Amino acid sequence: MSNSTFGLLPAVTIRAADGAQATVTLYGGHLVSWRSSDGQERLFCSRASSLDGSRAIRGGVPVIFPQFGARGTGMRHGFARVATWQLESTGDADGAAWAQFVLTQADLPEAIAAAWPYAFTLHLRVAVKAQSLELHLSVHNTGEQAFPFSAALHSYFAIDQLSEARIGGLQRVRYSDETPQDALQAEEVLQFEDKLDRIYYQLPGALSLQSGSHTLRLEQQGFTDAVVWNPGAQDAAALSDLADDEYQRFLCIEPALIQPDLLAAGAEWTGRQRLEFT
Ligand SMILES: O=P(O)(O)OC[C@H]1O[C@@H](O)[C@H](O)[C@@H](O)[C@@H]1O
Repeated sequence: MSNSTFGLLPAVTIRAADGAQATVTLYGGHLVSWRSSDGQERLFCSRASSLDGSRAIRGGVPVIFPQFGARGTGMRHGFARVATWQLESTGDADGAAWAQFVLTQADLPEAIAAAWPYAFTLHLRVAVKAQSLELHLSVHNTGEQAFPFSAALHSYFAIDQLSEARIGGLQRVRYSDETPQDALQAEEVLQFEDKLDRIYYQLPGALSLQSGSHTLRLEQQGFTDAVVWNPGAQDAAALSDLADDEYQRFLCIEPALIQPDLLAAGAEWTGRQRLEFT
């Protein structure tokens, strides 16, 4: 483990013995770089992103909690991505390097804590080895009152070209988008070249993302749903923290728990994702 910086943000880099490495900024508990052991950067981060703690990082893996998007009265996509986490522990296990980060109610700025007055502890564990990455997010209700929450890992994967990327594992899965009716995906493979913003519910199994000669397998547990998002040309142009052409170079596939779960006092929820390139 070494301390580093990413832009102006303090960060922690972990390295496995085989060369796989990951960098996480304390701001957001945000995984900003994942290099598999072959040295390839697997995550996208916008060259126009703020990297000074003034707003969420556009890229990597933002942690979404306790609200997804605008589905609630709180901050868009929640406060976890703009709060400052702490490094709790690091280590090695079976050739993997890991680091665990923690965020509690006490770490939040007063106004945010007042607007969401629940006692909680979030843990994010990041582990890398060879061609794989494991992310564990846990939510612990440390207070005496139940609270509802949604959560997601808003991963931005680096791809060669949007129109050529292929997502598998979504056939016959129900999704919602901006149209009024939910639908079932007919195609075996999802392929698109401009804006797409869908929430797929109750995934039956693993997903795959094929880009160029690489195939990524995505497995998730605890997170029941997955969001597939790319802003497309028009929305990308309206995002000040994304360069106009960059939408072609990433795809967000986000393990998510969209319908708020009610977490009882003392209870804990864990969501896991395992990613592996083949
Ligand atoms: O610009 P933000 O807040 O990071 O959100 C980016 C996107 O995040 C996705 O998860 C949502 O489905 C999109 O609707 C949204 O536009």
